Amino acid sequence: MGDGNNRSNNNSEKPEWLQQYNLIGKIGEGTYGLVFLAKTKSPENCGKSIAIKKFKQSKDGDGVSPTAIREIMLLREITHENVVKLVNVHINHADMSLYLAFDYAEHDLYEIIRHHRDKGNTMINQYTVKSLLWQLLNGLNYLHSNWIIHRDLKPSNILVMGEGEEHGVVKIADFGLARIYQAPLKALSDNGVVVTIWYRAPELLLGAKHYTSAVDMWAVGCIFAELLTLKPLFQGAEAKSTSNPPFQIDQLDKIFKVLGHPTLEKWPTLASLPHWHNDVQHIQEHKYENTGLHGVVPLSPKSASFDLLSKMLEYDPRKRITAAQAIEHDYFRSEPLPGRNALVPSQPGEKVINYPTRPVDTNTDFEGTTSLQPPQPVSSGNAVSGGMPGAHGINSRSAPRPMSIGMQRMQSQGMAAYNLSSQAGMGGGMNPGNIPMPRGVAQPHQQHHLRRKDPPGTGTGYPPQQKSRR
Ligand SMILES: Nc1ncnc2c1ncn2[C@@H]1O[C@H](COP(=O)(O)OP(=O)(O)OP(=O)(O)O)[C@@H](O)[C@H]1O
Repeated sequence: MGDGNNRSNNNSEKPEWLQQYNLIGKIGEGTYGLVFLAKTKSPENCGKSIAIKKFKQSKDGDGVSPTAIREIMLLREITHENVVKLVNVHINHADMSLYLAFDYAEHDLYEIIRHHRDKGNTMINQYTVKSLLWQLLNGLNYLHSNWIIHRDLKPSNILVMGEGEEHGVVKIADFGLARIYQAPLKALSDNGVVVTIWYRAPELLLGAKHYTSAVDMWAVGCIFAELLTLKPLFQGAEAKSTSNPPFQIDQLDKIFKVLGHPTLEKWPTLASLPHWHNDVQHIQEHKYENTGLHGVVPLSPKSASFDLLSKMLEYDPRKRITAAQAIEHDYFRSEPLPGRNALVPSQPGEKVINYPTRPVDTNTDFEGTTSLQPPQPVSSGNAVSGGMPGAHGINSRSAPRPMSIGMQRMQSQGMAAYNLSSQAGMGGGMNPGNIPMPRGVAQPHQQHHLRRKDPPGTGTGYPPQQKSRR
């Protein structure tokens, strides 16, 4: 990363790095900051969509947070077809805020699953499930081979590319919590929450101080089941106790109800886990009538898919299937074979599913403040929230405020642009090439739907769309 004092070089107050983009609006918010949609202006790439993630200041205000720096260091070195690409890094030295620009992906698994739920629980076709899963495992295999554990895998950070050359390609995103791990294994330390609770591996729930890439495989198992049933597999309520990490009894309860209680025989190191003793008390009070995984997923216990899922949901992390083993599993060698474009119809003549595009809040600027800036038209079919006449918009979420803060303030400060794209190249991904990938190119589709938010209190059992779900 370079110096951050590149000031604007023309009449405009816009910092130099921002001049290469048209900021369209806010598309999301996570634990670490806001995510914006922008379009490139450069003639060779004109109109290309970019997702710009702005990181919040660290709590003590001492500049770019360690979490963000960790993410950059990781992402600079990551190049793989199934991992989201970091295209630029910008630092505003005046307030040390950090902007990461990624290739934009129109969809994510959270929204794809929700779309099917909203359409009367129409199942995701087998080809799509298999292709999404294979590509997710392929990206994960690359990360694990490079000593990176994601640790926060969940449907919302598994992105899927929209129309274009990469249509239907999976991209793993959000490495906010990831860090390079080296043998011997590192302690979890002070991060607190590691994996969103529904996808959290039992060893973490039982207070393991050490973790391995197997935590990601547990999450993949949960996501695989969710793709099949359209419902989170283990939907526990988060405990907020004072112990660190808190004893997530409800989440464990949900797991034990399906998989039965783990035994020392099957998982010998179980007794050394900090919360095991709390758990022993709990078991004395609860009897688990093991319904079995076959009771909750629509798979034959003799099928390859069931075998793979069971191996991902193995209690003992040492026995859990690895990403490298999983991509070689028989499930991926039987029809329908997985493909590169996961969103094409599985059968000739089958309807193309028009998944909704991300809604864009054009009233929110980089400061996260609502402005009076006129909304800009969005050409790629995104649903726009804001006051654009004639747009298929939704009402803005907050009342407009004058522009005295927001973009103006940010633009007057020194900003730096660091194009990392050349540094990021590590010689391409590690697509093993052992899979029959090409499949028909999907027909382009126009999407003008609005993304619905789950109305409060609808009792769908699904978490709300924004931060609390993720
Ligand atoms: N490259 C991208 N292209 C398009 N959308 C993205 C991109 N990266 C993230 N998003 C979307 O932006 C939203 C916020 O993402 P972000 O990674 O900040 O947080 P999160 O994963 O939702 O939550 P948390 O940070 O708490 O784990 C999500 O809907 C995510 O799908």
